[in-house]
Amino acid sequence: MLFSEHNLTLRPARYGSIEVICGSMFSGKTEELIRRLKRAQYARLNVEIFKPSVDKRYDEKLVVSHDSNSIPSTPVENSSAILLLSSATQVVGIDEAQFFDDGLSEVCVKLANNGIRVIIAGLDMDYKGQPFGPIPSLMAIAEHVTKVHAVCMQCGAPANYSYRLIADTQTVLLGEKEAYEPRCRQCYYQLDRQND
Ligand SMILES: Nc1ncnc2c1ncn2[C@@H]1O[C@H](COP(=O)(O)OP(=O)(O)O)[C@@H](O)[C@H]1O
Ligand SMILES: Cc1cn([C@H]2C[C@H](O)[C@@H](COP(=O)(O)O)O2)c(=O)[nH]c1=O
Ligand SMILES: [Zn+2]
Repeated sequence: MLFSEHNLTLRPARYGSIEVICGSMFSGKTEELIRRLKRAQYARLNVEIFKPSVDKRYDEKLVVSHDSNSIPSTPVENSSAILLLSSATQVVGIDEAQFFDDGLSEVCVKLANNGIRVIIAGLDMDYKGQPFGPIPSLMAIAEHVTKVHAVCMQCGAPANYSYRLIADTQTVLLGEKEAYEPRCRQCYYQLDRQND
């Protein structure tokens, strides 16, 4: 079945589910997460939003998109804290999930099995084009996976890679446009364009 929030509202409330929103940097993951969470708040559902405390780029306690949309959140050190803080919740949102430990999948399964709608946003690939943290496992166990795309900064095509502009080989390197640009496959791998 295609993803539709309409189908979610048709479910009996005792069933939870896992949704993953993934893609490159600047692809609109956070905007889509905020959109789904605000709609849940309009429906008067009890919503809790978490992000890893390591991500302090825009604001310590807000989830903020590159377009300055925001929603209050709770920064947490690890995935087990999400379980502890979600007991009275109907919808759980998690941003920057690539930075969480591998226990995040088990936490999300427990939440969903307890009837909670879990919505996760995160990078599916790191700057090397490799699967990033717990996101690939979460994609495997999720009911719904939405892959969003940025615009390639080199050619304007849909972009699914995050190209690192600075010479630093650590996997985790917080940053914005000074450090990364979204690119399509051709531009990321600098493939030959002569057959275009
Ligand atoms: N190259 C780009 N492609 C698409 N959006 C971009 C680009 N550069 C900046 N943006 C901005 O980023 C916003 C998406 O931000 P956000 O939801 O925070 O993305 P993500 O969480 O995937 O990094 C877009 O609405 C747009 O305003
Ligand atoms: C590709 C890549 C990214 N990061 C960092 C850079 C940003 O701080 C976040 C991603 O933020 P966004 O909301 O998806 O734009 O992750 C990193 O640490 N390592 C990487 O390889
Ligand atoms: Zn391109």
